[in-house]
Amino acid sequence: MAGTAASEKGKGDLQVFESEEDLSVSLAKYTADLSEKFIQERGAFTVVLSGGSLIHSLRKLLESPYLESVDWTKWHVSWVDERVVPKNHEDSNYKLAYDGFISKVPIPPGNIYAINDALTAEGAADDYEACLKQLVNNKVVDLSAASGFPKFDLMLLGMGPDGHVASLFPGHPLVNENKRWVTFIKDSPKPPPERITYTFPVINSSASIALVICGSGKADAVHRALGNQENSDLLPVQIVSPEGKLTWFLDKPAASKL
Ligand SMILES: O=C(O)[C@H](O)[C@@H](O)[C@H](O)[C@H](O)COP(=O)(O)O
Repeated sequence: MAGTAASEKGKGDLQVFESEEDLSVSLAKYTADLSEKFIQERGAFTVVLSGGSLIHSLRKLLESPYLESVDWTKWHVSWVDERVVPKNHEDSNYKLAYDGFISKVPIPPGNIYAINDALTAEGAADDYEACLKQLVNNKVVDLSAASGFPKFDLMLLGMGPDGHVASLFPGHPLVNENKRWVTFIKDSPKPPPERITYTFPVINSSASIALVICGSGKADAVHRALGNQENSDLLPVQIVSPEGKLTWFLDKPAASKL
């Protein structure tokens, strides 16, 4: 089970699990509880997914009691980042989430916001931002009074071994983007190279963020983010600092250098 501790220096709540299996059990309860809270408060639940291993870690939500108890019809799902490939391509984050999660729950198809895969990276980012503006205008997605950027109810973020989140990579100028809601990258160090991504002002306006990180390959970046040494070059994961609540879900190997 989890060793739970509030981490120092306002870095959020840190939860370390014996295994990825235990982590996925807790992540399901956390997500279902937030779903209930936000649907009660605002009649909708706006969820942002990343790609990668996160989707597998959401599997317990597909089981009892959550499969029946979650009001899936109120979910609105978008992606924090997406690869600019056709939706049926093996590299598509939409395909990964659709095959492993979305196709197994009754979220209305109109509430799933995939990118327009007929466009260039630049065009797809503009189009996704326009879609997000419409969701804000329709009051499906809140607008943060503090930042003026969209405020999602929950972002479920993974982290790469280099400390990247979304498609915001260490040392890349996109990390500093502070005007756009959605932007694009054509030289991603992690393949495929062309992607779109929410920007940090959007990520950091969220009401809640779960950083879901498993495996020893992530231990160095976790140590750099949560350890005590000062470092002037912040990894993207260290820039994650939501208006609301940040919760780290780590398995033991990912937390092994703390
Ligand atoms: O498109 C992507 O690559 C993902 O959206 C990305 O942001 C992911 O969350 C991290 O790279 C971690 O991926 P893993 O959990 O598979 O390491």
